[in-house]
Amino acid sequence: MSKIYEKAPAKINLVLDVLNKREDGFHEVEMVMTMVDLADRLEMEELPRDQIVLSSQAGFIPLDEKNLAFQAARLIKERYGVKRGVYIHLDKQIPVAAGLAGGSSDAAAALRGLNRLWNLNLSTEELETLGAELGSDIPFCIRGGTALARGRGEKLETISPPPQCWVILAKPPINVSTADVYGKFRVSDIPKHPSVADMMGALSRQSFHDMCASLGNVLESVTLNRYPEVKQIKDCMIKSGADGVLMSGSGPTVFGLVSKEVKVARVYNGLRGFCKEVYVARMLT
Ligand SMILES: C[C@@](CO)(OP(=O)(O)O)[C@H](O)COP(=O)(O)OP(=O)(O)OC[C@H]1O[C@@H](n2ccc(N)nc2=O)[C@H](O)[C@@H]1O
Ligand SMILES: Nc1ncnc2c1ncn2[C@@H]1O[C@H](COP(=O)(O)OP(=O)(O)O)[C@@H](O)[C@H]1O
Repeated sequence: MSKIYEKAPAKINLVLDVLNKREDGFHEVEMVMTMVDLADRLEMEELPRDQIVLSSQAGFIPLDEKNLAFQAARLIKERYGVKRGVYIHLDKQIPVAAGLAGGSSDAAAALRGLNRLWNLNLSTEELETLGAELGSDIPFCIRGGTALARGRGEKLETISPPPQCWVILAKPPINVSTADVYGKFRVSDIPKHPSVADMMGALSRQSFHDMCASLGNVLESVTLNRYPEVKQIKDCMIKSGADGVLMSGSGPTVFGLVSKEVKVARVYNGLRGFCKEVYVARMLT
């Protein structure tokens, strides 16, 4: 039986602004999101029985209905009345609960893959709408590329990709819950909102310098206060020469942007002293 493969890349938020808290409990956001080449990989194969089976080499994620890839498979199967089974193997490379949307990207890859495996012929827009039922970041993970995200994150506009550069990612050994961070966030505590317009201008001009100058994430105010080690990592990346540094999503992963390869080793080595999980990636442009 034929196998289908899908890559599930990690996302980073170049800008994350929160406008207000909505009646439904979600926050109205404005985000500039892009993908990096640190990725999980999904292998999907038809099962002779009507069942979803998930496996992974990673011992630290759920493999039942708590897994977002499992939920994605169940949703698309039920919605389109598919009476066939699938075996999904998830090669997990993206750190978990890190602010890199690993779970969301796995769910997106499962939707894309099963659309092909089961010949459903759904458009990207239809997959995005389906994905939004499972999580705010999933529509972006389906579309990929670089996007301005609004609403709770599901309203997308594709924009110019960032100029190519190195992305050094450091994840301290703490797990951060997105719901907790949004729960503690107060719009009134933000002294200055980052500018989405400045970032979009930087990207359309392909200006690495202006992109670094326009980075901003209002959720840092919550996570950096609560976890001083995240602030330490930021300071270390700046000191060791990264050109732009920001926490991704609700954290705790911090990414540093570097334009010249010669600087990568310096930033990487600077971090290794007090952070075990450090990754070197490239922008997916
Ligand atoms: C912060 C961001 C930035 O990209 O990413 P992560 O740090 O999770 O990677 C996202 O907004 C996270 O999106 P995602 O992780 O899909 O969130 P969801 O599952 O939809 O929601 C988890 C919880 O976060 C809160 N939430 C999420 C999105 C939003 N716009 N407002 C919210 O208040 C809600 O309390 C919700 O119950
Ligand atoms: N496929 C998956 N990969 C990673 N975590 C998953 C997955 N499915 C469900 N989860 C659960 O979702 C939570 C958030 O995971 P993740 O998507 O990695 O975080 P974030 O949105 O912060 O990047 C974790 O607590 C994890 O147990």
